Amino acid sequence: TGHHWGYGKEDGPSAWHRQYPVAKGNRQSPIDIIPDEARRDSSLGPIFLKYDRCTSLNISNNGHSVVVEFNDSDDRSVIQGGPLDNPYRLKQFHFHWGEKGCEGSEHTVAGVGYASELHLVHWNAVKYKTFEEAATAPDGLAVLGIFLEVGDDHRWLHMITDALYMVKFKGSSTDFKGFNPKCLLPSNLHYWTYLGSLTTPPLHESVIWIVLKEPIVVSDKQLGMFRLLQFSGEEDGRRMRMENNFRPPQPLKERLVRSSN
Ligand SMILES: CCOC(=O)CCc1ccc(S(N)(=O)=O)cc1
Ligand SMILES: [Zn+2]
Repeated sequence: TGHHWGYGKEDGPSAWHRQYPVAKGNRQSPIDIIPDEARRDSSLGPIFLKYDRCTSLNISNNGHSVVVEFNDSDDRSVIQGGPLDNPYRLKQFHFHWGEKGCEGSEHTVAGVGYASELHLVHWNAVKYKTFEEAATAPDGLAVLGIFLEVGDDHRWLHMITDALYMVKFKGSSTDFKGFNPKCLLPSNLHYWTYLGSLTTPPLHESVIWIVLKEPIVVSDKQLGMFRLLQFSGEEDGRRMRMENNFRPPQPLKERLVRSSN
């Protein structure tokens, strides 16, 4: 129905405010993280990712990114600790990337972007009954952001890139069982955290962001596989390579970024 949002010149991030006025809100994401201006907060404990019993379900192309969904019907896979008052259930993860190695992440660090950014999306099932309800609440979601930088092959990312040919077109989905995203984590979980939003429409200001300081390393060949995906559906006349599906940094406004030790 109607004209949908995208990442092109006409329907991209600079146009989203027309249909989603919150795009100009006071807690929008992503942001440029300036490490020297982040406040070290000794009350910020470590985060815990309890993913050992996670159940991945499928991998799909939603026309904006490639998404792996999980069974979130109970607390089998949660993130907790750090800035979070409750455990948040893992619902899905997805990526944002560019067309060249230099940019593609959503958050930047002192003005420098990475080639890609992985988002692990969790919701507060203690306070809210559904993801949809949590997605509109100020403390409803917790998204763990992990930067990807280009270097050697990532030894486990092939599990995802090998499946991408099955979800080339918008609206395609396929089974994706037995994948544990723990294999995509860097060696240490030091992080920055701040209150923000979804980085795509509906841009709800419902996300507690936890951005890891240490990137993971993937090869340009592996990243190139993501660019074989299409924004467009199989029947759509025009081929639209899926790349540059990232929103640029938004004004920090009155926010504080805190840093774990
Ligand atoms: C209520 C429906 O809302 C949704 O489906 C939002 C899905 C959605 C989840 C996470 C993100 S991100 N890039 O900020 O991690 C964006 C959009
Ligand atoms: Zn995202």
